[in-house]
Amino acid sequence: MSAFLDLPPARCAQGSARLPGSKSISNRVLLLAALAEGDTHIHDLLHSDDVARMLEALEALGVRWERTGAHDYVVHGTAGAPFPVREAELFLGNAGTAFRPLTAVLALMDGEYRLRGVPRMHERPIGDLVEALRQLGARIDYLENEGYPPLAIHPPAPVSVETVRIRGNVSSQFLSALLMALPLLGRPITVEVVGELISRPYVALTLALMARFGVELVERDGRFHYDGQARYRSPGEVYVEGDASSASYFLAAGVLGGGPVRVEGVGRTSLQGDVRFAEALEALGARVAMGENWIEASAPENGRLRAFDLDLNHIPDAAMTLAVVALFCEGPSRLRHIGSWRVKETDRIAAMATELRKLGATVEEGPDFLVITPPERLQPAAIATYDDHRMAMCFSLAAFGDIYVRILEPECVNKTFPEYWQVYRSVVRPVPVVAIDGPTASGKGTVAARLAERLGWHYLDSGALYRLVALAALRRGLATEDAAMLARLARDLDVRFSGDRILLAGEDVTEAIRTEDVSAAASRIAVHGTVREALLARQRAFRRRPGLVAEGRDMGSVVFPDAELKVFLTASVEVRAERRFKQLIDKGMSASIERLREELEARDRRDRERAIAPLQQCPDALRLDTSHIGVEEAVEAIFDWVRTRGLA
Ligand SMILES: O=C(O)C1=C[C@@H](OP(=O)(O)O)[C@@H](O)[C@H](O)C1
Ligand SMILES: C=C(OP(=O)(O)O)C(=O)O
Repeated sequence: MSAFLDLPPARCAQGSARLPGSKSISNRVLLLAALAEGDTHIHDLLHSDDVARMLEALEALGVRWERTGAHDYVVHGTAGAPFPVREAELFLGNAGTAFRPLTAVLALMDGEYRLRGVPRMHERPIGDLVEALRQLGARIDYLENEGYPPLAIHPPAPVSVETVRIRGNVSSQFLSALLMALPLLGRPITVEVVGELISRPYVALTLALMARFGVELVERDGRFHYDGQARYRSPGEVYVEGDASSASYFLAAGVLGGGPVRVEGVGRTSLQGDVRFAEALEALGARVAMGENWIEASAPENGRLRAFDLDLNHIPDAAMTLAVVALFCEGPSRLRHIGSWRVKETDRIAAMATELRKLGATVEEGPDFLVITPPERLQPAAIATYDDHRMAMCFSLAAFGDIYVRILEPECVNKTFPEYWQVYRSVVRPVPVVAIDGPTASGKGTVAARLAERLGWHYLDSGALYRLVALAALRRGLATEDAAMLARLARDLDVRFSGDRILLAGEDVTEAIRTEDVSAAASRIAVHGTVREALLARQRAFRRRPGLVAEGRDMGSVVFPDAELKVFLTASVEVRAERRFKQLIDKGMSASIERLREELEARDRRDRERAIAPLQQCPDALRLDTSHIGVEEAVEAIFDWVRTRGLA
């Protein structure tokens, strides 16, 4: 389990992503197949934590199933008879789509069951479902807190009501669960929703899948009628659609990163409500196209995303993606009618507000709404994910704001999308970096600056940052051994790069940082890990669209280990001494070539032998020896490498 994942700033997004199976469909189909008569062959089933919990539970209940291919399963239905195992303890993680429907189904069977989940599951309400099931004679006890899991389920007592009432304003999953369990009663019954029903498309999904398994309910005015006759029968074969909520991250990436990005596995004919996320993107000005089984999204024609004010009750999961997209809209955006966020994997309204603020947004948080005002520029942040897969996936999109985004506990995506980070990397291209490392006086400064100019990219002279710290330290009389003080100085340094001038607290120090004194101090300061760490974020901040040429000693090894092109620029010590000699003479200074050579050798040794980030040629770096070639030739050679890699 890695503690965090650093996502580099994103340059663009393009390509296509094959979606994993829908969580909501996978778990419904597994349960319906278990209850049905006959075998059901399920294809494209999602592999994720939530589905694993359902599969384990069915197995524990004595339902037989086998895996027949990578995502293919066969479930042997129990034909409406009670599940073979009459006493079981089930652990259902944080899977709402397993916990709620299994509660309903087991409450109408004839056994003793205990249902538990992760601690957060025990904070997610289930009282409205239990209330409804009790009207049908279910005997359910709360094992800890009234209204919440864990639950103990006992055999039901016979009752003969004709109508059962259920509330649907906390979660639609309660109604879905109850509806799926109705055929177990074997008699006509009407379900009446009391008050508001939220997340409606999920109920439509439930009805559609029940119909595939032979049970059609009649819906009229918020009442659902079961005729008492229909029984679940296997349709033989079921293909699970791609997950429409998972699609939202890639569609948004297409919009924020130019696109087009196509998702495959959902489209016009999808049963899932979250395909309507595409409409929301269109409302923002994005270009969207949809086929039977695919959706494609690109940036707006004029590149500008309109701010929005939308009721998102019908797409509660994909709506989270819009909250992060709001960071890129022109003006404040309002997400309304999202109160259910408070009782999901975490309190998503609070979590979203907290993490968006870390990026610099101004966020107003209400009981069931968010108003998000983007900042002028996003600021890099470490995003907490609260064991919520969607927090991790949504916030990966912040990388389109020209910043590094650190996602804490990135494996939480396993709940519904274990391969998310691989798929993300296949669609989202980072801002490219050419990392040029090499010893002193190898010519890397001039070569890198010219290359950056030629490419129209940003340029980082990382050595200048160390020199700036050195100059500031010398001026304050700080010892070059005082690592802690120097690190603080490095962190708080007021530096501005303006064209080819470098300003320290407003003063132009472009020449002042080039003296031999400052050079020597910079080299001594650079051995401190604390100083290097303090300068890391400052260096990474140079990575902005369209690209960066960075030069120094640890660009390829430490600062930009993922650089698309790494170059080790070097020259013989004789040639470097000569170059330095000429530079000094040109400036009207006196110098000894012998001394310069000795100094260079000493400096090389120090840089090579220091414990932290020593000067080295990365195994994946291309070596360019400039002993016998000029600057222009060196630039040309690297430019060619950039081109052959398709970076420019
Ligand atoms: O029925 C379903 O499959 C789901 C319903 C929604 O929950 P609510 O009805 O609680 O909003 C949704 O958020 C969840 O991810 C899946
Ligand atoms: C709310 C979600 O999950 P659950 O099915 O556990 O309710 C979700 O996946 O966003």
